[in-house]
Amino acid sequence: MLTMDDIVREGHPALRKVTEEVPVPPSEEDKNTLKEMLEFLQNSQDPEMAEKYDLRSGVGLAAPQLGINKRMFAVHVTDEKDRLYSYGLFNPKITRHSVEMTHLEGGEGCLSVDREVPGDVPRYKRITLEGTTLEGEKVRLRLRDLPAIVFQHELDHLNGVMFYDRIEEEIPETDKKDDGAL
Ligand SMILES: O=C(O)C[C@@H](Cc1ccccc1)[C@H](O)SCc1ccccc1
Ligand code: NI
Repeated sequence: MLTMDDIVREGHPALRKVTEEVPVPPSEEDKNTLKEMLEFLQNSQDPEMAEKYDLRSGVGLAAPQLGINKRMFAVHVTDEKDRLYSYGLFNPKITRHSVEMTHLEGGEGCLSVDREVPGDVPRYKRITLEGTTLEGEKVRLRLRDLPAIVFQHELDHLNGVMFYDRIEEEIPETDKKDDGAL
């Protein structure tokens, strides 16, 4: 099983690479790796497993965070209506997105970043994302709010982008308007 020791930290070159498409149908090796990534997320959200193996809770994990230069990530997140989005995806891409933006209240974190980085990370509020599942099926997902934020965070990892790259400069107090926070 994967643990925090398998996750590379900021400064590792793998986190700044634009990753390579995965040949589909995916190989057994790639499927097993992606299954392990999904299992890591499930374990990290299980209090007993997280304590036993010292796992940081995660809702997403991308291959570059394991030093693997492949376009694949896992997401295991529940939305505000308690709907579970649990996917291992190969070659994901955003095909449509809203003009409307959102951000995670309190900012974002990253399993590859061992420090707090304050600031709003602007994300599309709604996205349509396509990819290939662990079962080798093409899938089109329409996502909004937290699940959409998570998928965008993971897709950024496949393009060598870290969440703090997107944090905008502070707006002077007098110019602030309602910021549409989630
Ligand atoms: O490092 C990663 O990619 C996993 C991140 C993904 C993530 C962070 C912030 C916003 C969206 C996605 C970890 O899941 S950080 C821990 C976490 C847990 C619950 C909600 C948000 C972040
Ligand atoms: Ni991250």
